[in-house]
Amino acid sequence: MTNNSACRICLIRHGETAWNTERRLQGHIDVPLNDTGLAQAEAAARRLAGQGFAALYSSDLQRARQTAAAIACHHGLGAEPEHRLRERHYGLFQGLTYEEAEHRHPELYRRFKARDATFAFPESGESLHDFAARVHTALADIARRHGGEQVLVVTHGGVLDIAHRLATGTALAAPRTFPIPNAALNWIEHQDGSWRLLAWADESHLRGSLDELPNA
Ligand SMILES: O=C(O)[C@@H](CO)OP(=O)(O)O
Repeated sequence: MTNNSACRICLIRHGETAWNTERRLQGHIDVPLNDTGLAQAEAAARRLAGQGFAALYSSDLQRARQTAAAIACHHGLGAEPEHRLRERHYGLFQGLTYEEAEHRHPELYRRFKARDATFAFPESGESLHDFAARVHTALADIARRHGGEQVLVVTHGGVLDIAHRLATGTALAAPRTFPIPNAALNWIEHQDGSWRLLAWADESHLRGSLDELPNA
């Protein structure tokens, strides 16, 4: 049965990691939060206290799970792991800094930065097209399951980039014009088959966050 009531989703990028500070691409590499990231997760949890959430979904990568665990314990919720909320698989770019990636693989880097939707990173990487499709499906499934409710999703910068474009009708290839700070709050809503943006990059509970892809 279809539920036409609105589903409101609060999306949160995980807290900071050491690799975020080094501008080193993680993708599916399982890097934990650093001390700043753990404090950001706690700050987000305190900020959200008093909000009623029906469920909490998290990417199954450690940096998201640690962030979700901090929030979950303030809300009496279990965090449900959802592998479709993982970061994009960056193939052979994983483990490199942006500068190393550009220097070692200039043509691949150019296609990456140009947001070429069909370009998949060598070594099992995903194309932007396939990555967006999995994120769209994951969000649509959550919205279908939670009509009339609000839910929390803890995920990654790349997933937030796709969610913002989905909610604003912005093309995948368009340059990014919005920030994606660690542990900021971002709200989107689904109703009657459409998405809309309610609020973005609220980091009033944080200080000095790093943006995703600082030079994008
Ligand atoms: O994978 C990464 O290193 C970055 C890049 O977008 O994403 P996040 O830190 O949000 O996982």
